[in-house]
Amino acid sequence: MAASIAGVFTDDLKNAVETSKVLVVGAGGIGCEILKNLVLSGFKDIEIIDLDTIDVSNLNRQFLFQKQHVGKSKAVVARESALSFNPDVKIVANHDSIIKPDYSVNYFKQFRMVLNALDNRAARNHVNRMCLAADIPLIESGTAGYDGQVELIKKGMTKCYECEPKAAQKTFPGCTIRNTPSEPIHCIVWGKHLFNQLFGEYDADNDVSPDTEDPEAAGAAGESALKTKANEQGDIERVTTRQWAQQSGYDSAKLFHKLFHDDIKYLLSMHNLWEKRRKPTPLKMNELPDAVAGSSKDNSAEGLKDQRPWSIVECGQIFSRSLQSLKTKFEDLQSKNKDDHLVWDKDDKDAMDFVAACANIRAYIFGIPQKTRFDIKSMAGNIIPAIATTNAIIAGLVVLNAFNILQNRLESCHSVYCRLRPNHRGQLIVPERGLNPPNEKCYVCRDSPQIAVSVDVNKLTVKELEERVLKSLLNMVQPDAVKDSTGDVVISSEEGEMEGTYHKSLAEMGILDGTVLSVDDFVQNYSLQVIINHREAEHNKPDIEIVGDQSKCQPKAEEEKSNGGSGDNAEEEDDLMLLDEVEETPSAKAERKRKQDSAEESPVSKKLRTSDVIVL
Ligand SMILES: Nc1ncnc2c1ncn2[C@@H]1O[C@H](COP(=O)(O)OP(=O)(O)OP(=O)(O)O)[C@@H](O)[C@H]1O
Ligand SMILES: [Zn+2]
Repeated sequence: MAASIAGVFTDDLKNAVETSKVLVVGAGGIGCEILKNLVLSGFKDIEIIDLDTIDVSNLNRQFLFQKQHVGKSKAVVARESALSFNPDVKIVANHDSIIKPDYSVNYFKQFRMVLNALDNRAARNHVNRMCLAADIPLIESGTAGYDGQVELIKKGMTKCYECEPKAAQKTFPGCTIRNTPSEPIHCIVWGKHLFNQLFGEYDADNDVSPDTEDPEAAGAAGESALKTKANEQGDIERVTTRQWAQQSGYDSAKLFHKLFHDDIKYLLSMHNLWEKRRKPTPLKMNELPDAVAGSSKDNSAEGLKDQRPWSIVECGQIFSRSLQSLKTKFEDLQSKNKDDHLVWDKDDKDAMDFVAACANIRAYIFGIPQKTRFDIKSMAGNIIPAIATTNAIIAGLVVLNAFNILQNRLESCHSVYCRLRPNHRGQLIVPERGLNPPNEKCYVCRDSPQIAVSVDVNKLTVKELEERVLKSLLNMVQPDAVKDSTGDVVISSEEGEMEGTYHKSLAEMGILDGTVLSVDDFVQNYSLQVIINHREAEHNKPDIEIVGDQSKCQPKAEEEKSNGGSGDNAEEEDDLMLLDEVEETPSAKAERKRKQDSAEESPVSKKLRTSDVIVL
């Protein structure tokens, strides 16, 4: 071990390495490398935590794992493999989620530092808050393909993980997805929405039927088209897509006809939409073309299966087949628990086939180029392949920064960025000049943090305030909220306590424009004042926005971010990269939560991950 070789470290550093207790959060691509580096450097007291089990796809870069370990706990196997390098180290492995009340501020306080090797924002935000509360240094790291980044987070000294807003998931206007797609990604997003409408978590924002309120369709024209159709066919819009599908017994031909013929004809009746656009062509299932550009009937021998273009007739068959398999799985789930639903997963064959087939059929209708299943999988799953070398470089830099911390040289822990191409100085690995001081308006790390949120108080319910604002947007885990002026409890983390009021609107609870809520998250040791601003909901505008004084905390456009939004004293702008992943979809989040909740009882299976993710 390096520390035991004379002359490698100074005596002080050797001593610190051998006696300091460190926590590694995540035993994936970067975590395995960090653990190996720590053990080989001579650290003797390490704790590692990961909620996941080993997947075969991890083996190409997570070198503490081998084939025989597939299905086993990452943390446990990482520990065993690292011990084989040096059995004389104490390593505690936890197969668990770090976002649990068990890992309290006191738990964090026992460590000299925390090294993050995570793949999602929720967990990163949480560890950030815990390290701020415990006032211990955190080394945050991440990679995305060839890009990588390491930074120190220390209360009062540097920016925290949440000082700069991360770019929000790039979303597309609902009317583009529902009415006027023009790129393959629009059709893929529509396919994923359709999956959720039929089998997944219900989300009113993910509607797939024609949008009659599209301002471009001149509202009234859309509505009058709707009325005509409603009169002709009964009041079709009153039932959800899922109800409609259920009533039709998930009949492939009927569903196909509605989605790819009737709905398209209906879109055509919104004439304004097509004045300057190519009109879509309604399709009938029994008249599908058996060849499309770049594809032919007998191309089965070419290339990898996933990379072979499908003809439209083939898409129709795959649509029917996958629909029936998903229907069976869905009904099976529902027979056990009627509230259960499927979760879209790029690695689930039927779910992926369904989205790929739907996306290509819709693309064909709108004259948009088709994509292979392989391309659709990476676009729908937001994947950037992980690269072992980048992980190794980043993990090396993490441990070098750990040495700086042990020598109390925090000011030397500059952020470092790994780039795909050398900058004009020929650097691939680019350090910043100094530390980035905290954002004094940060709603997480400044003293007495505040944030203003703009919502329609007549529409937003207390439940939505909890789930969508406090938990999803502001990343709390178990928030309690009281009205500042009266001390009335609005949201309680005690189960069942406020159930009767959760469906009420904020206005019904007396939360109006200007109301200040004091919100506490006991799990994160975090308090925040939330100022409610009332704003009437408008079509196609986000119904929740972070506003006002917190302008710096609002998500910036993706282009701005990737040009280097953060890091005031960076060497140069384009050295700064955004390595964060998109927010998870509600369904992926639900799945992660489910995983986290069940991590203790059962080894969890691997699902959609966001580390290797770019903004859609
Ligand atoms: N809340 C959490 N608590 C503990 N570990 C977590 C938590 N969230 C994520 N992780 C772990 O962080 C690790 C991140 O590693 P990595 O980015 O290599 O992801 P991966 O899942 O191993 O690989 P990939 O996403 O590329 O398939 C994963 O092993 C993941 O299980
Ligand atoms: Zn901050």
